[in-house]
Parts: sequence; C-alpha cells; structure tokens
Amino acid sequence: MSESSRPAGQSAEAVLSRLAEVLASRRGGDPGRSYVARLFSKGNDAILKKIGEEATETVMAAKDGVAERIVSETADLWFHCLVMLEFHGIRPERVLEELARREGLSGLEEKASRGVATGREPASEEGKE
Ligand SMILES: N=c1c2ncn([C@@H]3O[C@H](COP(=O)(O)OP(=O)(O)OP(=O)(O)O)[C@@H](O)[C@H]3O)c2ncn1[C@@H]1O[C@H](COP(=O)(O)O)[C@@H](O)[C@H]1O
Repeated sequence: MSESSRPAGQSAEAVLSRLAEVLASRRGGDPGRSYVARLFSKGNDAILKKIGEEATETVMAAKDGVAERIVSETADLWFHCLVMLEFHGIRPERVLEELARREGLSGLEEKASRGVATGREPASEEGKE
C-alpha cells in the first residue's frame, strides 16, 4: 500500500507513534501478560540480543529474496528497535526527524564532511565502509 492510498490514521508516523504509546504503557507491566513488559523486565542486554537475532533473520530472508519473509522479518527488527528506543526513553519521532534532516544529503558528502576521503580508499582501509 503506498503512502497516498493508506487510510487516514495509517500514515507511517501515526503507526509508529501509536505503537510507541503502547510500548510506553507496558513499562512496569505484567511480564506474564505482555511480551513487551517481559522484555523490559529482562533489560537492555535481552532487548539488544533480540535485535541481533532479528537482524540476522532479516539478512537471511533478504538472501533468500522472498518478499513476504523480508517484510515480516524487517517488521520484527523494527519492532524490537522500537522497544529498545522506548527502553532508553527515546521517541521514534526523533529517529524520523533525524532521517528527515538527512534528506537530500548524500552519504558520500556526509562522509567527506567528517574528513573521510570519498572514492576508493587506500588498500589498508578496504572493507571499513
Ligand atoms: N508488533 C509487535 C510484535 N512483533 C513481533 N512481536 C513478538 O516478538 C517475538 C519475536 O520473537 P521470535 O520470532 O524470535 O519468537 P520467539 O522465539 O517466540 O521469541 P523469544 O522467546 O526468543 O523471545 C514474538 O513473540 C512476536 O509475537 C511483537 N509483539 C508485540 N508487538 C506489538 O506490541 C504490542 C504490545 O505487545 P504485548 O506487550 O505483548 O501486549 C502489540 O499489540 C503489537 O502491536
């Protein structure tokens, strides 16, 4: 579904905001009734472990190239990143703002502004992208 054909209230930002509200409401919740409350009770390392697992599953899905699996695994990855953001008291809107700030800024230009040469790196720098 393209952004323009999505029903009102289903914009990407609205979906992320609503989910963030639900995640925030799970703080201190019953780990027996809520997956998110369970993750929060386990703490930062457990959340990061899930992100690592979901990232790996996303990579494997993308290697296989089956669209439905790629979407499903990416949703799992994004969801666990949102749990991590909430754990650290960061709203997803801040990430969207950061992406918006970067709009139109070439990754190569940004890299150059950090003082890193663009183009081919010296042999010793290869693979450090
Ligand atoms: N979007 C999600 C969502 N996506 C994935 N998951 C869960 O994330 C887990 C992914 O783990 P795996 O696939 O690795 O499966 P698993 O082996 O069961 O997981 P582990 O035992 O290893 O943790 C599964 O339990 C999924 O159900 C989610 N759980 C919750 N949400 C959203 O969060 C809201 C709050 O959820 P609760 O806190 O559970 O009410 C829900 O209403 C949803 O909107």
